[in-house]
Amino acid sequence: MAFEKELKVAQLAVARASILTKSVFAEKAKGTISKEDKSPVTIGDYGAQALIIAAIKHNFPEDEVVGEEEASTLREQKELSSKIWNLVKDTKLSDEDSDTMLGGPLKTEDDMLNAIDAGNSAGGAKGRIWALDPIDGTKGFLRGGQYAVCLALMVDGDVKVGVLGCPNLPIDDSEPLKEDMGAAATDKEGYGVLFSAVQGEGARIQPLTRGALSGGHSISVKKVTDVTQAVMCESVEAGHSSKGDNAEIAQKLGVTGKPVQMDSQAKYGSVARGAGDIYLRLPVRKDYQEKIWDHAAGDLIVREAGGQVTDIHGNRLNFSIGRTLRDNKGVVATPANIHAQVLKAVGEVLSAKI
Ligand SMILES: Nc1ncnc2c1ncn2[C@@H]1O[C@H](COP(=O)(O)OS(=O)(=O)O)[C@@H](OP(=O)(O)O)[C@H]1O
Ligand SMILES: [Mg+2]
Ligand SMILES: [Mg+2]
Ligand SMILES: [Mg+2]
Repeated sequence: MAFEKELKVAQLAVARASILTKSVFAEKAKGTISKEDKSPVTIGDYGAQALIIAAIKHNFPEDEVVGEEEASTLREQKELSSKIWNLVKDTKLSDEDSDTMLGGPLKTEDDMLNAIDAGNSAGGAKGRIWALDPIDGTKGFLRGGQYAVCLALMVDGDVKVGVLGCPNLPIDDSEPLKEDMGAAATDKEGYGVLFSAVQGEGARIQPLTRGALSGGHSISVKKVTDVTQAVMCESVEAGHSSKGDNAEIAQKLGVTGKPVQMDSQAKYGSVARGAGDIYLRLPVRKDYQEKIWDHAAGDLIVREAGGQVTDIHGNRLNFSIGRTLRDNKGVVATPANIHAQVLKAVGEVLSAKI
């Protein structure tokens, strides 16, 4: 199997970081601050980024990482930094061999800050680069909804390995999607999954446990025979995807059900396992460039599960040009057999607006 060690390290690193995010999710005080672009970041985002980058650097010291967060604010705000350090130093997998594979605990607070800052790669088309979103859907995380810990390995700009930890999704693939699964789900028996894919080798799912990872089964998108019965997934945040356009496209396709709103790449995971069918992310602002860490793992997992993922113009997402997807606008992720039909409806609705 290709990328065997990379997959194992990514799965264990995401599982370990998810333990930290779950402990923050359960607390009222999440150490939230506002970034320059006004979006929120919490001690969970910083802690998860530190743990994952430390694990990558321990195993693959030459690899680069494009990570969402950076530590400059923490170097100024000592109190916040020490709160994160208290979480990071004590977070470990219960399976000792697995924890050792990740390099064991981080040694000092300074190591933690340096690990966070090692996510500063510019990305690009050459070499081995990981894309990391330590908490995708931070607003969902704060609201008590869905969120995901997302990690992908790109080689020469092409995604080879993708892993998504979704602590608040049900283990049962056939459980119908609901919007309010979040707060009640964390650490509840039957919740928490880890999606993974390796290019050319399909997509899999397994329970997200506290220790060694084992078991799991392969997943595939649902073959939709009647598009009017498709389940659509969309963002919760109106600022991230146009709900008005989504509704018009649904109407054009004759989709009868209401879209399920959920935060984060849990939407990609849900399409990949056939719990949802259509994920549309429709641009709200002309100037917004999607970030590679918001899509790299989900894109591979859906495609390996038999889905097709493009932008609203039908182009594949291009992860090889830096930290953003500046060549693409929006996302259309569906089972392969209905992609052309959905894309046509997207085109008709959006072109009428220009
Ligand atoms: N204007 C705009 N357009 C599109 N996307 C944006 C925009 N602003 C932010 N973001 C990114 O959205 C990420 C959250 O993804 P989702 O939309 O799937 O979740 S949500 O339902 O909106 O919370 C979120 O990721 P996180 O910051 O990791 O939560 C952002 O990177
Ligand atoms: Mg994100
Ligand atoms: Mg994030
Ligand atoms: Mg963010």
